[in-house]
Amino acid sequence: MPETSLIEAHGLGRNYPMRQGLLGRQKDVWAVRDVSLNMVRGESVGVVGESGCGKSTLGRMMMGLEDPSIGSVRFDGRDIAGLRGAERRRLARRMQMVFQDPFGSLDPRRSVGAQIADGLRIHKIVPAREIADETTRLIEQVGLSSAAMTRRPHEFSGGQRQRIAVARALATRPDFIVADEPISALDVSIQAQVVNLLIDLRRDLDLAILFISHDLHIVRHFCDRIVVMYLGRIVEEGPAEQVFGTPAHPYTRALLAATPSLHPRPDATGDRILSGELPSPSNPPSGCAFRKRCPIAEPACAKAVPPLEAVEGGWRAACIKAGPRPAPDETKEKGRP
Ligand SMILES: Nc1ncnc2c1ncn2[C@@H]1O[C@H](COP(=O)(O)OP(=O)(O)OP(=O)(O)O)[C@@H](O)[C@H]1O
Repeated sequence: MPETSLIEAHGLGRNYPMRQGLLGRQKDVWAVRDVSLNMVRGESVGVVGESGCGKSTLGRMMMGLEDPSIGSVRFDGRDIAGLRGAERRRLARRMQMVFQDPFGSLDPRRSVGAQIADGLRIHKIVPAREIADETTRLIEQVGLSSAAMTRRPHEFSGGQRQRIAVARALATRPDFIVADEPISALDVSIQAQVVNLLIDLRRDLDLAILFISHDLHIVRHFCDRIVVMYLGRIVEEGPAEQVFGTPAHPYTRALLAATPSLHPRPDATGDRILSGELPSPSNPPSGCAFRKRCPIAEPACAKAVPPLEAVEGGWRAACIKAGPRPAPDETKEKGRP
């Protein structure tokens, strides 16, 4: 029997009013459009795509930090939009966010221990007499020593601060974490350490993690499932092996072609690195929003937005020409007399 979803986003859209030029008309611009996405406990889903494609907006809506303009998010079967008061607080305990800049999310004037203890106290996770011990346990769980408790955030390196932010998120014993570019502000040498910490925590605590990142290597290393976004919409979604191994959408192939060490054989498959600018979300092309940069576009692509359709099992792509591309060697084999 399929596992029940922990979190289900259905038909999510978010628009913002934007003025066209200095004196222009105000127009609604869709940052996210028609996104449906389910996650089960313990699952890690990576969201990738160029800057401005709606990754963070999607993450904030999944967390309930931003209301969708359309669509809904259900957590454990309940629509999060309708929750208020104590119910809302109970939900907030179970969902936590880790941001790109741990310095920005930590209070520079308060000790690390006090900031981690906040969540324990507010949500009454442990009795008051156990807060100090539980704070120590959390600090140690993220690989820091208990001596960190009394120090303030500026006394730590970037990687250590991100560990502190993770400890603070874990304090409320969440089931779901949105990690929005959690390592992109860190030195390359310590990025892997923080990702490995998240991998261990996910396994040990059965956490569902929505991992938003520009870094395809890290996403491949970390995530079970990948969501590729382009101009607010999901263009491909599926298990990491399939999306990275035989990408079905030309945009995914172009993203991978820009990361040669992840792309099987870019020259042989004829995939090109992305050319042209990302269109403005205020004026997207008709039909498929990717068509003006797409090497295989045809006139039909201008007619309608392609639906996200199954390529195989739980793997979906939004392209009228989608399909897993055979490995180049296989093509040669088949072409032989
Ligand atoms: N509060 C807001 N008001 C107006 N426009 C917004 C707001 N938040 C996001 N947008 C717009 O929505 C679109 C998506 O933004 P979002 O930050 O979700 O993208 P992103 O993929 O996370 O980008 P990045 O990788 O640069 O963080 C962008 O065009 C952005 O300008």
